[in-house]
Amino acid sequence: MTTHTTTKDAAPGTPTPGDTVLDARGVTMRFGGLTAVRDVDLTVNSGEIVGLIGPNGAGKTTFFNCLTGLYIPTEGEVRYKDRVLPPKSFKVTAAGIARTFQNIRLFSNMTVLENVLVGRHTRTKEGLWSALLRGPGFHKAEAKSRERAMELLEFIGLADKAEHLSRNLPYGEQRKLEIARALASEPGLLLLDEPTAGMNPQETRATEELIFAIRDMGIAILVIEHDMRFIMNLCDRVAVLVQGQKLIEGDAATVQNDERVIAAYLGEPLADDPGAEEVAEVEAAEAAAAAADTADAETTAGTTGTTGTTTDPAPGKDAAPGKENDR
Ligand SMILES: Nc1ncnc2c1ncn2[C@@H]1O[C@H](COP(=O)(O)OP(=O)(O)OP(=O)(O)O)[C@@H](O)[C@H]1O
Repeated sequence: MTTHTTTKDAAPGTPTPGDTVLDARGVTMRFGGLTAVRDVDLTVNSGEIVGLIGPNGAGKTTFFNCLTGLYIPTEGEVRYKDRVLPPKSFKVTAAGIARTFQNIRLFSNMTVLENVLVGRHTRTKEGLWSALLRGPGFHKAEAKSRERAMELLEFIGLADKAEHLSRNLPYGEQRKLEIARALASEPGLLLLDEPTAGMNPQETRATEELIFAIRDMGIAILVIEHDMRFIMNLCDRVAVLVQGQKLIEGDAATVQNDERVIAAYLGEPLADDPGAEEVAEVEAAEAAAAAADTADAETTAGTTGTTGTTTDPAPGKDAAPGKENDR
């Protein structure tokens, strides 16, 4: 990889943090009765790497989906560089926000280079007819795209594998390729959803360097991660979501030392087990129903002509509907 910066400090020449790139206000996302994200405000400034953490099911990916047009928030507004974002993901990409997904989404039968070229489509002006007729405009644009795609592959250290099928890359390189594809749309803000998931420590370290280098290119970054060491080392600011709400936001030290964050991650009911509350409710309801059944049976057995107590069934809990189209 041809990256140089390995620290939080931006390289000389990088825009200083200041201008707000992303401004999400009061974002709420409901799925039927479930509020996955509730009234979340978040800004990302130029030159910044911001982390979004929280236990499983806290609403992080849903929030990302609200930022990128995959979901239209039930309430709230998302602005990118002062403009309200259109509610369509390809328009959001064209506006300047790119993302990667939790699960790898490469075109496995396409080459490494072709995968990056796919990411350039929002930046090429050549239309369908031009592509079909393969006129001079098309060839020029194609050559330019290939050149840029190769630059990006050079940047992430995969130039020598440009012609390999993406499915033949090792896992860590596939994740890097996803980042290159996202960069191909020339974003001003890059959203990374668990970029180190499944990586070994060396790959994680390399990803950290890569993200610093992307920041040094002038791209602001918002990253979801579960790896605390990675996120605390990487980010200028960290926001913590718990049960859809922003619990706290601050620098790494502030967040790490916050008791509520410690509780959310280290053994209190929320830690790694956000469904515990629901499980406890269901168990209590089942126990109540069983107790009522026993009482019923005893009443029926012990008395004649007396109607048994009717017990409401366990309070119906709407199962959270399945995830939509980002997984
Ligand atoms: N399309 C959907 N329809 C219904 N419920 C959804 C949908 N997407 C997410 N949810 C629910 O919203 C809540 C938040 O999920 P989300 O995936 O955003 O959490 P997360 O913080 O990204 O979790 P993880 O760290 O496990 O990826 C969960 O209860 C989830 O089941």
